[in-house]
Amino acid sequence: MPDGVVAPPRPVTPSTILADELTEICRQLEFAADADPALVDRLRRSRDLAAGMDPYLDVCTTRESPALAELARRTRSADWSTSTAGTGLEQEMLSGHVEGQVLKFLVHLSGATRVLEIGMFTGYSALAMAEALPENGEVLACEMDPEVAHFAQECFEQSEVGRRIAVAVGPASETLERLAAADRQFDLVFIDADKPGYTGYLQQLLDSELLAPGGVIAVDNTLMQGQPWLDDAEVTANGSAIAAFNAALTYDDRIEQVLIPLRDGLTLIRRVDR
Ligand SMILES: C[S@@+](CC[C@H](N)C(=O)[O-])C[C@H]1O[C@@H](n2cnc3c(N)ncnc32)[C@H](O)[C@@H]1O
Repeated sequence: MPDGVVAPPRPVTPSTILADELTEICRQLEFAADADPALVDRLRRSRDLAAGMDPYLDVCTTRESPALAELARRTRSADWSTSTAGTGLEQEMLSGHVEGQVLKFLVHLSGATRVLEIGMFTGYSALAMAEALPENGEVLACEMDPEVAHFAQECFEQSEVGRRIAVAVGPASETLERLAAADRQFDLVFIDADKPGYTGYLQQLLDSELLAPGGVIAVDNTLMQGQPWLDDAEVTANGSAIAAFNAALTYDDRIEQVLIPLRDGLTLIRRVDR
């Protein structure tokens, strides 16, 4: 990739991976002399069905604010491969337009004033949720990596509602322990950090008073690129962590949950035992 040219995001959701696969199969079939033209046509239609969905969701969803657009632009322009920030950071981590609008909607619907985010990255979802809060509302965003936290804070400073976001730098499990000890409570919690940590974060929330009565927990990447249900997929540590997390939810009588196939999967959880 020449200097200054930013690579487009990789496909990291089941629908974009499917669209990518179908595009490649169609491309190969176009060179196959003996391919059945009717079958190629059906494949093209399947490709268009898969590839067209996300752009259509984008145009049908309320536009993001200029501050969110600028934060997304800065995130895409940064070269994460040479960043001295924590290893494994990449532009694909950013939740983005449609999921950001869903999170804003959740804040409005739930009437939340106290939001906890576990895994902030460059701050797209934190800023989206802050935009939906009332003037006295707050997002407390946990982020392990000090450099990416600094990047996010610079973006928050340039936005109108950035003052509603407080950042806690360090391992989220330790931050949660401190918050629980300080009797803090949250109406909405968004979990989007290290996938092997998900089960622990949920237990910390359910074993403490951190989740306010009637509170909602939203959990990102619960489809994990299809790994939990694809037998032949190369299952990564994240894939098995999400498969175990999803399975554990179905046995937990304290909660009710629904997995929404938005991007890489968004699970909504509420307590039913209190
Ligand atoms: C998927 S990104 C978050 C994306 C963000 N919510 C958004 O929508 O743009 C995950 C973030 O979690 C952070 N993270 C990973 N492990 C963590 C931990 N143990 N405690 C706190 N943050 C962690 C990573 O540094 C990364 O920035």
